[in-house]
Amino acid sequence: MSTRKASLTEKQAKNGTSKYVLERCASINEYYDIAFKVMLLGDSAVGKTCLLVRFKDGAFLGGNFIATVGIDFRNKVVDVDNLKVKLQIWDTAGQERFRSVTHAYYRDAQALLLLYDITSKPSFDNIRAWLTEIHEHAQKDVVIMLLGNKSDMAAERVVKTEDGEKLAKEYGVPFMETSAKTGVNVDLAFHAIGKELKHRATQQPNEPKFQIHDYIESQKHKTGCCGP
Ligand SMILES: Nc1nc2c(ncn2[C@@H]2O[C@H](COP(=O)(O)OP(=O)(O)OP(=O)(O)O)[C@@H](O)[C@H]2O)c(=O)[nH]1
Repeated sequence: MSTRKASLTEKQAKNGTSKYVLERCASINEYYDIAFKVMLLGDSAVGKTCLLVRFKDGAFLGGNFIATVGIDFRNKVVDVDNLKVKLQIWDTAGQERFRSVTHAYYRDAQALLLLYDITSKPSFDNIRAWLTEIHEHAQKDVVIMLLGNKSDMAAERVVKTEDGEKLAKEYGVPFMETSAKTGVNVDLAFHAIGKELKHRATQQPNEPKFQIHDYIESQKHKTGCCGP
């Protein structure tokens, strides 16, 4: 068992969602048409593991925080325009001391979800450093999305939505606020990434380019997403 797998299982066991290993084995044989590697990045405790568990299992890892050790992945197949798109999602350790381990995984990732915590100014301020690191280690055409997580914690908010939007605009990346606790925007974030990657991989020359920003905006309005 890898160090990271043990860590994720440990997190889930502690929070009563320990069916992880069985589910993971079952999902290995799940049918798909096309697969992509997606990585979750951001400071320690911003909610990367919780976001992944919410998307994969629809559950929230509340309780004591257990930091991720190293790296591990989980698969989820999503339907995109009648195609089965497998997202292989890598959950990385946010702590500085694991940075050299995670760098090695950047290069073949097709998409990166970069998280900060809306209740932590340092985690937001570090986003520029993360983006510099990404530009050093990731593929030039990698899809990047900025996520302000823990949007349910309105009373503790220290990073305004507009500041997240402004930063994302400056770097030309899509942005949304998510909550791994309530599930707000979690599916939308991964589906938008799946759609963008699928379109990039299968697009015909005469087809209009998929506009991820427009897609996110239209879906947000449809689901009335943006409350906590
Ligand atoms: N209220 C609230 N708490 C959250 C949310 N997401 C994560 N948390 C909590 O924040 C803490 C850190 O979550 P993790 O998912 O373990 O953080 P991480 O980014 O994976 O941290 P590292 O493994 O150290 O990189 C835990 O106590 C979670 O319960 C959220 O959306 N809302």
